[in-house]
Order: sequence, then C-alpha cells, then structure tokens
Amino acid sequence: MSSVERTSEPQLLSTGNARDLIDSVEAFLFDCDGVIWKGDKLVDGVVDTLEMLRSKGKKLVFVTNNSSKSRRQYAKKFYSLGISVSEDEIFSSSFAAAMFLKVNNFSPEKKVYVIGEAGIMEELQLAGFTGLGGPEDAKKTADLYLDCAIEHDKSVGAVVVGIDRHINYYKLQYATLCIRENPGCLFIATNRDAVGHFTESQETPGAGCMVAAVCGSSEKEPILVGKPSTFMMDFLLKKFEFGCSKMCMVGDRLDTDILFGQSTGCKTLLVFSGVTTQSNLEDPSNHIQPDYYTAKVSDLLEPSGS
Ligand SMILES: O=C(O)COP(=O)(O)O
Ligand SMILES: [Mg+2]
Repeated sequence: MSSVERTSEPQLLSTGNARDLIDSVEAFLFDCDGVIWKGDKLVDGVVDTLEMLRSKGKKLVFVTNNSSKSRRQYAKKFYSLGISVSEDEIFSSSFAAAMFLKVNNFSPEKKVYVIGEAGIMEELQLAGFTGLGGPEDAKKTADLYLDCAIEHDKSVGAVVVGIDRHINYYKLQYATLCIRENPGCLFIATNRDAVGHFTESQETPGAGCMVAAVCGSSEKEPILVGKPSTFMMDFLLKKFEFGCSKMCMVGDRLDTDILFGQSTGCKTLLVFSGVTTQSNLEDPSNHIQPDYYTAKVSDLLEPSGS
C-alpha cells in the first residue's frame, strides 16, 4: 500500500485533464520498458509526445528498473531509436546500485560481487568500485557434486543482484557465500519486477526471480534501490529546483512505478502499453490506484477519452 492515501478514483485521461496535468507539472518521470519501448521497439507516438513536452519546457527524466544497461548505454539506445536523451536524464537501477554504495561510504577497498549484466559493472566502475562476477562468470559452472568447494573473495563487502540472462549455479553459490560468510556483507537488489520485455513479442522474467533465488539461499532480504524504493527520488530532487508535487510519474507497473510516484508525492499516470491491463487495475485485490490512466503515452497528445 502507498504511504500517500488517494482520495479520488483514477481518472481516464481526456483532452481536458491531460491539458491540466501538463500545465500543473514541471517534470515528467518516464518509466522505459512498457512505456517508451518494448524490447527495441518504440511504443507508438513516443517521439512526438516527448517533443511536445520538451517544446512546452517540461523536464523529462527516465527512471528504469532494468539494470542491464548503464546510463551511457541507455543514452545510446535512445539515440538509436531517434530520441535525444542525455545521460544525466537517465536514472537506471544500475546507477542507483552504485549510488547507494557511494552515499553509504562503501569502501573502495572492498569489492562488489554482481549477479547482473554490463550495466551494473559499468556504473560500479564509474563510481570507483571494483565489481566481480557479472558477465565474466557467465560460463562458469559449479560442479558441487564432486566434493569440491568454491573459494570466494573475503574482501567482497556487497552483493548486487539485478537482471541476469546468464545466471547460473556458480553465481548463486558465490553470492550466497559472500552474503553468509563475509561479515557485514550488503545484499542489494536493483529491483524485484516480476516480468519485463527483452523482446516485443512476449513478457520475460524480470530481476525479481534472480533476487528471489538469492533470498532463498542466503535467508536474507535485500536492500532495494530501484522503484518502488524512493532512493532515486533524492537524486531527482537535487536535479530540479521544484518538489515532487510538480512531477508526474508515468509507468506501466502498479507495484513499482505507480507506488514509487505515490510514495514520493508525485502525480501518477498508468499506461496500458506494458505489463498492466485495465482488468488488473480494476481487480478488487489491487490497492494501488494511479491518479490517471490511459492506453499509451501519446494520449497526452490525443487522449482516447472525451
Ligand atoms: O525490465 C524491468 O524489470 C523493468 O524496467 P522498467 O522499469 O523500465 O519498466
Ligand atoms: Mg515498465
């Protein structure tokens, strides 16, 4: 449940309330997967919508839980899709993991073991930390049936777990040994999304299942740095000279994007171009309600309601 109680029902975006929303907001916080793109395919109308918002002087930032890329890699992806976005407009959970260590004075003498992809490794390096594992351990196998043991580095002081399309038993064993045996070792999860889209054609398992695997073996709960954790909001507040009430979080997931927006006091807009359907929103078991909902971001240009 959100810490900010809503008093009204979600409103279908319409010509009138879309204009009011745009007028009342100074920054739009866009989720990426399911909102801007699915896999490598842009959602219809995204380019025109972003251009319209920029032409009105709105600040745009992109807050994604997908840790497979660094901010630099995301800026390249935007560019390849015909959208000009600078690195400092991107707040990925890979960046959040590195910043969490930075603001908590994690010693650069210690190492970070990663179940994850290149995005986390690059952000750790940029922040001055030494990452182990990740893509390098993709081909390793833990032959633990033959009475042999894995040696793990005792100077690992944090394990970061994010989406990893090459997760294996070796990585799980390594991460578990660090968390269980290295005194004070942090366990950080970039995010716990159930599913995402690495392809347009179907939903694919999200980082939630990698995190759950390490929770299972370590019997520990992680520190979450991606949405719905409010950790990244501190960085947005430092970037802008206005507060959360002048921001609108636009996302396709209730339990990450909309909850993040509500918990921080932003306005919220749910779109049905990703993992949530209208029946998910209306399901009586759902307690997370956005301020507005619509089919896709381009309804900010041409709303489907009246
Ligand atoms: O891929 C994910 O897990 C989610 O990514 P998103 O936050 O951009 O929707
Ligand atoms: Mg999404």
